[in-house]
Amino acid sequence: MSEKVLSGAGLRGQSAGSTALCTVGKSGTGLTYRGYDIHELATHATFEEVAYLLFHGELPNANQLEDYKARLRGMRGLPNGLKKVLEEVPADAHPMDVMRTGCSMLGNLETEQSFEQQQDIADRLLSVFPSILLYWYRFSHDGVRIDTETDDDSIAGHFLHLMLDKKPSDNHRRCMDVSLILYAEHEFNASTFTARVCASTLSDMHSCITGAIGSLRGPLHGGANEAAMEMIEKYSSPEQAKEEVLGMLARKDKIMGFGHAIYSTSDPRNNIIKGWSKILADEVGDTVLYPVSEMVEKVMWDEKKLFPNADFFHASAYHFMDIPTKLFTPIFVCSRLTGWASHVMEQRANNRIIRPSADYVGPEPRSWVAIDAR
Ligand SMILES: CC(=O)SCCNC(=O)CCNC(=O)[C@H](O)C(C)(C)COP(=O)(O)OP(=O)(O)OC[C@H]1O[C@@H](n2cnc3c(N)ncnc32)[C@H](O)[C@@H]1OP(=O)(O)O
Ligand SMILES: O=C([O-])CC(=O)C(=O)O
Repeated sequence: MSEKVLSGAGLRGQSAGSTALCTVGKSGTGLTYRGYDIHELATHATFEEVAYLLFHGELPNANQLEDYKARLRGMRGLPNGLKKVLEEVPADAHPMDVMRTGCSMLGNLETEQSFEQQQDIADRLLSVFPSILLYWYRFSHDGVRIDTETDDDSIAGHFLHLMLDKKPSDNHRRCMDVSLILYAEHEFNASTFTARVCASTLSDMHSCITGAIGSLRGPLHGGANEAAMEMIEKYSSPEQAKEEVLGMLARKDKIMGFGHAIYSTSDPRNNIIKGWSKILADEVGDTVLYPVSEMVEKVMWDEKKLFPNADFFHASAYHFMDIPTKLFTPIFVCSRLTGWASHVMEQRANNRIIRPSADYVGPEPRSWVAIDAR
């Protein structure tokens, strides 16, 4: 196999357009949404406030927030045509494929006819994504047809309520709210860039979001939180975790949930979700998963100077809330929809089709060879 050429690969370090939505690593490690630091948002905001901020550019006042939340609550129902499709999807399907199919099917039933509908479509997707996922999940796993039109005040509470069939504790609801805030937006990451490329052809919102879901699914992007969980749950002690991770590094395996394309010393979302993971670990009396996670963090830093990204401590935090591992990345979808849709709208507002060039590395021009002479 030829040597991998990295410099400039993956468009790293090149600007591919402008955005007013978010800065990533601008001051080395920082993350801001429309100028607000992620730590302030994770401390003071709700996910609905963040969604409003991303979509409209400013934080809502109290009345605007109440109206927005009421609007979102009113759009949690699923059309019958979509329920039928979800009931056909097998229980062993990957839930990211369910999200992709659900979004695409909704595009057939509630097609975007004009860009004037784009905000309504974005709000509808924000409201209905947890319903799509959990209607399928509960039907295929528990054999029940759930009513997705709950009166839960927040998307976080609605999600956990549908999943566990009971209202969540305040700590769980707030942890989920913070998680949705942390995952909401991240500039020109792979899935968002997918959405923008699709938008640049003047395609419809559902196509842009469906494509983005496909990009988020991979383990180098959103799928890393599930992959991290599958790794840490194998270890019964920090000592075992250390030995296994050292072995993986020696074999040049990737350790999922570590490293980042833009941040070089830390991911600002990590400390926030790590703090929540610790709170939940103490609450459930965990003596294994959190210490194992901390040991993996230490080994990765000592050996490779690699740090946990947003995904790593999400794994244990979600696990402590009894969220099945295969639902981890779909939760990311329910959140990142806000960033994706905001980028689609931003792209449309100042559009030129995205069509870069390639450096040709193939054969020189040559003559056609007839089939019997090959
Ligand atoms: C929410 C999110 O999407 S965050 C990202 C989630 N993805 C993951 O956690 C998957 C694991 N991480 C990775 O694969 C990478 O770090 C990525 C995809 C996030 C970034 O990729 P890149 O920008 O290409 O990484 P970068 O250039 O910093 O890599 C430098 C070196 O560190 C190594 N490296 C980077 N991350 C890891 C890792 N998690 N485990 C082991 N080695 C790693 C690379 O192999 C590379 O080594 P090499 O030069 O010997 O080939
Ligand atoms: O920015 C990236 O490349 C990946 C990431 O952390 C995200 O999308 O949240």
